[in-house]
Amino acid sequence: MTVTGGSLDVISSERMAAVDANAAALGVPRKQLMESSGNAVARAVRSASDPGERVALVCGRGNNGGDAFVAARFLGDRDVAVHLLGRPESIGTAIARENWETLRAAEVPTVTVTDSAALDLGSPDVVVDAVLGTGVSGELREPARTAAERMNALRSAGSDEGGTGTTVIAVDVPSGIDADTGKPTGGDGAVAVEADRVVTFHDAKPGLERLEASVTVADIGIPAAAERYTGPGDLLGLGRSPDSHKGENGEVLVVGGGPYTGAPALSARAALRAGADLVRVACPASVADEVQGYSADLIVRELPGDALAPDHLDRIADLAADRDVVVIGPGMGTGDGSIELVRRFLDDFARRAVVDADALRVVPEVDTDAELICTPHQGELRGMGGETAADPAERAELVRDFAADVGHTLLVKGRYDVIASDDGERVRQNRTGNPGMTVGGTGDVLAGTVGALAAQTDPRTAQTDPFQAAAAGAYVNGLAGDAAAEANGHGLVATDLIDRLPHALYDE
Ligand SMILES: NC(=O)C1=CN([C@@H]2O[C@H](COP(=O)(O)OP(=O)(O)OC[C@H]3O[C@@H](n4cnc5c(N)ncnc54)[C@H](O)[C@@H]3O)[C@@H](O)[C@H]2O)[C@H](O)CC1
Ligand SMILES: [K+]
Repeated sequence: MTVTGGSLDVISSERMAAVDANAAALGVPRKQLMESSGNAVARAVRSASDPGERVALVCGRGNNGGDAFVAARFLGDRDVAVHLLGRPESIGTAIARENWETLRAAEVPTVTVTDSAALDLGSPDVVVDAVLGTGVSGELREPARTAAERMNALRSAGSDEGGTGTTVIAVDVPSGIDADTGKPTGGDGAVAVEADRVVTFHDAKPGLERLEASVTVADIGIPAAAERYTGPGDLLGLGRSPDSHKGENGEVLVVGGGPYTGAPALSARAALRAGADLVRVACPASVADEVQGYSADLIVRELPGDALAPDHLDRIADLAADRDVVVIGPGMGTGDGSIELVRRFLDDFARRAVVDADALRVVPEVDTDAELICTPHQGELRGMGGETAADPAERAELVRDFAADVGHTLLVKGRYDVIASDDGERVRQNRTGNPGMTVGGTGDVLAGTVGALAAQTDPRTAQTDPFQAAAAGAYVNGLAGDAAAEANGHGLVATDLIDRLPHALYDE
């Protein structure tokens, strides 16, 4: 593969969809991106052909086809024919349909193909493959399959006699190829388009590296902020299957309390509102009744005494064994015994945990394979040995480096929260939230929210990504805070956020 143009970064299809949604929220709607995509495709066609030459654009009914409808409009000095695979009424998206209608109104030559046997591409100089992009799933169905075979035949025509055949330019990804893996979506050997060139958008895609085609990465005007900051796209991996059973959407165990009672209750209630099916709180007996009294929705497990202590280790390990995520730290205080308990738990028993408040100082000392999501504010970050800076970009870099040092996901709270992955490869900032959220308890709400999100599986990848859970948690916690501030001004309190979490998560 040779890559030209744009950045050399590579982006997965899930992340691309998220960035797309974030761009729309920043005021760059998808139709505008489609205009840039189509323009970039037209530029590639122009560089591969001369004025007056024949260009066949073979289009599916999704946005990949829509990109080619736009491209056709930019190719007025070529002899274009737009072949639509399917009926115009069945074009799947409004923006593609609008661009199709524009072509019709502008009298650009179009052909609709409802029966694959009727597909006749003629003998064009260039073919644009816009049948399917990232929306493909499984083996190519008719008429897409026949269209792919015809394009491949045109490309190889004449090659026995030394001819070069028709140049095939694929839009975004050759149809029938998985952009993430570079393999046919129908399995090894399944029909897919073989392209000479691929014009892909924004960033390269991991699978394109495996192809022989030359790849052009076109900048389509997605602002850097759509990647730098969290946005509605960060919530696309949330959502539960209609067939799910109790417990399948996450179980959370909150370990905390002793000196304080409100903190573990806030975390636990936030975890419920953020979608966890079952939330338990393990707290010292001295505060158990009070924690339970805050909410009938919680399951409270008492630990003897008035503070977390090493004696509680076996019981907590037992309770944690079946839980997806443990949120440890809220309201536990700084007692030596409590800190020792956290150290032993994280060292030996944790699998996936959100670590907050006084538990954080232990993290740099423990040696664990567990996936930890640490949620310090700036002071707690310094207490862990991390550095901070006033400038947001500089702070983001410092957090990224520190996350790689400790080997855990970090969510550093601040006016702009910074989220960094455990390998330091990914960093994101979050701008939601407001000064009213400096009130006590909002951090406990955040820890519980992140715990619930880290206990859920992304249905698209069947995986849980702690970094993504932290980014989404920061975003929705801030949104809930902004909604609370709208109602209560700077007089908002942490419980105001909790009831607003479901709207922040699911009403976007
Ligand atoms: N930010 C961006 O990256 C932009 C990308 N653009 C282009 O949009 C496509 C993705 O569009 P989408 O509508 O999501 O999907 P497709 O057009 O790829 O396909 C949907 C279409 O295909 C049908 N289908 C699915 N699987 C099969 C199959 N195996 N056989 C036959 N048909 C199938 C499905 O039913 C739908 O009708 C992206 O690649 C870019 O080209 C935007 O234009 C700009 C922003
Ligand atoms: K394509």
